[in-house]
Amino acid sequence: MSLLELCIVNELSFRLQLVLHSSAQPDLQIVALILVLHHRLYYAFKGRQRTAEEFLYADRSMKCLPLALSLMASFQSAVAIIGTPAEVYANGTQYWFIGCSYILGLLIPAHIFIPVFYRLQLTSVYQYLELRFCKAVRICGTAAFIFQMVIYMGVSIYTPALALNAVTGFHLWGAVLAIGSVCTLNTALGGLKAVVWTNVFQTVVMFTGQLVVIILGVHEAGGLSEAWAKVRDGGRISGIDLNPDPTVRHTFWTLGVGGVFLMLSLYGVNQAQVQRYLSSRSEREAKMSCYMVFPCLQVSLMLSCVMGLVMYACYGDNSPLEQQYITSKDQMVLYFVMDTFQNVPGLPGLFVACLFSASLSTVSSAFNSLATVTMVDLIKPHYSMTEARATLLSKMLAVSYGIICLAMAYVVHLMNSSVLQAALSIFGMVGGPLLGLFCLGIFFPCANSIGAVTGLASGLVMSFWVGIGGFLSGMASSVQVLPLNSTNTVPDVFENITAVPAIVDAAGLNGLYSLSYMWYSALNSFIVVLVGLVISFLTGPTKAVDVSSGTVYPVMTTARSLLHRLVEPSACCPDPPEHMNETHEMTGNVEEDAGTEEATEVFLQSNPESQVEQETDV
Ligand SMILES: O=C(O)CCCC[C@@H]1SC[C@@H]2NC(=O)N[C@@H]21
Ligand code: NA
Repeated sequence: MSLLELCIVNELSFRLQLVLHSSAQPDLQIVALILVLHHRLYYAFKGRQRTAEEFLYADRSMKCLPLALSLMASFQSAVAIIGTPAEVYANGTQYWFIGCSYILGLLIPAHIFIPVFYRLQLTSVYQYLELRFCKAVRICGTAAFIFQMVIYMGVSIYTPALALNAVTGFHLWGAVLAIGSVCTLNTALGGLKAVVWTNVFQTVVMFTGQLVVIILGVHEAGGLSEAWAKVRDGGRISGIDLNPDPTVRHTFWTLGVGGVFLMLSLYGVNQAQVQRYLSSRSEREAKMSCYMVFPCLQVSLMLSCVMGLVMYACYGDNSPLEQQYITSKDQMVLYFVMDTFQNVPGLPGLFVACLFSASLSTVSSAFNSLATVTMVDLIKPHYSMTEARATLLSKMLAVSYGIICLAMAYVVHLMNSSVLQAALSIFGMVGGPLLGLFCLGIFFPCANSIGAVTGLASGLVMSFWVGIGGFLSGMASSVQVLPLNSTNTVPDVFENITAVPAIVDAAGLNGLYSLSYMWYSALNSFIVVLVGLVISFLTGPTKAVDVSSGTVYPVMTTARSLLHRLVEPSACCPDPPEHMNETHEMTGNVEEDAGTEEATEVFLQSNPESQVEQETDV
């Protein structure tokens, strides 16, 4: 962080501190400060956006470290910073096992999705669907992505605003408007490069804010050993739970295995992340950025879980929720910071800046990816226009998405469920079917367009059936009667859902509805692949030669060459072709002796440009 940024943050947190404790309405002053912070920064990196290519892909010149921080920031919003500590405070450290899913959740994107997407030189990840299937599949995929990201942004805009409103009297919709407008302007004017570099700064603020609160919190709890004793005796250190029951909300299986599918839907096929991979200088840089996300994610997971433990060490079981100072556990973290550190100058302000930074980086990434896919997948293929008009149009799109997201924030307000579970459920309900669609295309060459569309449709139907059914029956069983004096009463729309359990039991659906939300991604992507394959075989599977080159990953060939290397390590064969010798793979009459050399030969013939890369790789 440069000196300029440091003084901005100090300025911001000092003023926030003043404002937060002055009797005057803090609303607009904080908003102004956040705006100032982001606009100073964003101008620092903006430069003139000459072309849509530069606006959307930073001229494909990004290095792996800033990209890694930006990749992590995309899906680390205030939801993780507020929701994860609340989860750990209430249920212990079982959620921490989601960190195990980051291993495969990043290795598979680095070695399967990135090579396929990077070598196709895609403009948007949904262009892959048109190359592999047809335009209709591309449009369905784009629509599903837009739907998913708009709802997710509603959650990540609403979360910090809700917490601020509950604890500092900050006007709820004033904060929502502030976050929405800062992101809209940031993205509409700056493009990917500005978003990536502000993401880097926001991530530093995010980590700093959490670390400071943790260190002071441990001190407040009476030191490290005292704090450890309290959380251990309070049963918040949960061991590994190997219970195979898929309806148990958090076990090693739902988090460590179910989480892999969640990660693949985000870091493998989500446009926001793929756009960053595609903006890398080379495929190698893109892979490196994917690898470097791993430690960043582990650090942020550790910080938010430890913060939950520190909160428990300070409050024990009589939490502000029991004492009815707050109305939902998602307000606990900010209450903890304001209540425990109100005398520490600048800390509440810094933590508020940390929350806002976390959300701004997520929402600006999401805006940028939404503007990209709308331009590239929905508008450009149908209307030709000049660069200037295209860049102007993508800026207008970012503004219109901002307005839609504010409306979504209101919908989230009505849902009144845990923000972390809401965000992860959305990823599972829509991200899962999209993951299934891409897996159908990449791993199953016989899949055809009809299979892809019906597969996606059935995956979405299944996910909304289970997701909403689970939400409603869950609400029926656990609709808590909020304290009478609470501000947000349960909207009357939920009053009459007590009938749901009776219907659910009659239909014997209880098992399905009580499936852990962490399995949504795995279940839905599996349904898409299964239905996609069945329909493809019923309507005539795609022939090998008809699959356009570079859109299939040769699982068998790669597996065989890896096995070959394991069996005979002496044969120092070059890297197995990461993909694309689909003619071998596809016709099924692969000569058994097609060792790695020949497969590499075939690969290079069909991909001369990668020859350079192979040499540099070696
Ligand atoms: O913070 C958010 O906005 C969403 C909650 C976390 C999203 C998932 S959880 C697994 C993976 N790790 C992250 O840091 N984000 C994603
Ligand atoms: Na973020």
